[in-house]
Amino acid sequence: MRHHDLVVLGAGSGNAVIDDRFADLDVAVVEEGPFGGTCLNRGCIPSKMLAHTADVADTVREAGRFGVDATLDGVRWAAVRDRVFGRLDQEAADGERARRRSGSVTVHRGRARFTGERTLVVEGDEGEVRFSAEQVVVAVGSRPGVPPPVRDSGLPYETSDTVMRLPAPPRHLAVLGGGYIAAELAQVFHSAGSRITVVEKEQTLLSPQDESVSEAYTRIARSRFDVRTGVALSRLEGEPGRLRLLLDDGSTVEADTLLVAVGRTPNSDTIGADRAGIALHEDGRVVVDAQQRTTAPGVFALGDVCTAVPLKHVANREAQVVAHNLLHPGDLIATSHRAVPAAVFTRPQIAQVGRTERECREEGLNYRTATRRYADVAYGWALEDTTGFCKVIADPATGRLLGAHILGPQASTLIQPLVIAMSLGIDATTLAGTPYWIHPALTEVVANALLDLDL
Ligand SMILES: Cc1cc2nc3c(=O)[nH]c(=O)nc-3n(C[C@H](O)[C@H](O)[C@H](O)COP(=O)(O)OP(=O)(O)OC[C@H]3O[C@@H](n4cnc5c(N)ncnc54)[C@H](O)[C@@H]3O)c2cc1C
Ligand SMILES: NC(=O)c1ccc[n+]([C@@H]2O[C@H](COP(=O)([O-])OP(=O)(O)OC[C@H]3O[C@@H](n4cnc5c(N)ncnc54)[C@H](O)[C@@H]3O)[C@@H](O)[C@H]2O)c1
Repeated sequence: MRHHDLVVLGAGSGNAVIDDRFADLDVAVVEEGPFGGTCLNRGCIPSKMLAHTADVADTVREAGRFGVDATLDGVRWAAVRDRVFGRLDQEAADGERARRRSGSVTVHRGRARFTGERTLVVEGDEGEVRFSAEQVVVAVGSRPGVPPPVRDSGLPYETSDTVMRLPAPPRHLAVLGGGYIAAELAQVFHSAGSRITVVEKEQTLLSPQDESVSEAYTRIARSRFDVRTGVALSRLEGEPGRLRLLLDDGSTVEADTLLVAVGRTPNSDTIGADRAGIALHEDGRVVVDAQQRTTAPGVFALGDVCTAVPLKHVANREAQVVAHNLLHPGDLIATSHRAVPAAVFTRPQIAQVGRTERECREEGLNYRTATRRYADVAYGWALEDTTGFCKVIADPATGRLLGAHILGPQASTLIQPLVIAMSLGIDATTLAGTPYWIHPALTEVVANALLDLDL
């Protein structure tokens, strides 16, 4: 049985662990799907390429508000899809080819499973390959969760893995779940011409967001989609192409396509974790310490399979920490999950960092908030914006930011100065008053919200 110095399971963020510093080691990577994992093939990147395309179409539709006469002749979905995935499929193939050509890394294709402590079997194209390793990195990610009424129905459904590659937009798309994926992909298909119904069990969409954002977004969504909140799916009936969702308030939704977007499940249940001595949390995440070590000696984990914050920039950061710790066993570093920002690339964008006001209340913190509307600053006038705002929350004793929440165009970019301030411990008054803020850029909405804190 071959013994490697290092084996990485999963060529999503796991692939980023292996760089030139490992060139003298005997390294193997195991991947059952395309290189690049969820982000490149069925997650962040295609959804953002589609979200931008939707923005282009919606900008034309709304041009009349600016006195610009334009009509949208149509969205050529098949062409859009082929542009997006033509590029991404090529990237994935190039990524695998580069790994194989590097000469220093063995690529095993197939599904890996532990057979014991740091011993593994891969079942794939080459049959069964068994090997052991000095060190292992578990980076096998997560998959879409599918609730029993859908799974047990035997009827077809889509997830984020499949829906972006459909040959045509559905006539009527029902989306189960009103979180990140619903907000982004409902907008994409709405823009491409689909009717949308969103079914969410909580009272608002994007309910973990600050209440101000969650409520504002739910209002915006209701103006475009049929939004059913506070209801669960009891049964899925009908036939392929004519689905009927029976909800627990007695109402029904008829749709030709169902997108299931109710959260994700870590892939830890597929790798024989118990045989390896890898402990799991109740929700299936691999238990890791701050240095990304699992409970099995010599085995690290990173990304969606273990993290409490399943985002790509977090997986990337964890991969950097793991790479360092593999190479410097006497000088381990820890991952910080402080001030992790997140953005929802819907229309308009939403971005957040730190605590919500509800969390401040629940923690009994002393806090002050200030909110500025896009409509209060000159660039907001240029955008004719009516819904955007920036809300900041700060500790009046220290002046430090506790959280920030933005809903509006460019929110994913506007949040960054606030992330920097929170990460580096810059207080709100210093941030508002020391650097110049370009006039009349949209960043003025951030600067003005900070000044309004009046600390
Ligand atoms: C639709 C969508 C949009 C998203 N958008 C964003 C965004 O805009 N910003 C953001 O930060 N995050 C976003 N995310 C989340 C982000 O994609 C994930 O947090 C990130 O990709 C996780 O990386 P990972 O390496 O942990 O897992 P993955 O990228 O899933 O990699 C795991 C790899 O392991 C392989 N694998 C699994 N089991 C085995 C096995 N037993 N043997 C061998 N190989 C195996 C899989 O095939 C996969 O390639 C999005 C997710 C989705 C679904
Ligand atoms: N822009 C981004 O960063 C981005 C985009 C997409 C996905 N993601 C990642 O992917 C993950 C998965 O996205 P998601 O949208 O599937 O999950 P999510 O956790 O964002 O939202 C799931 C929603 O489904 C609801 N729900 C759960 N069970 C339900 C049921 N049976 N019936 C009706 N509603 C139900 C939940 O209350 C929640 O609002 C996200 O948590 C995030 O980590 C990130």
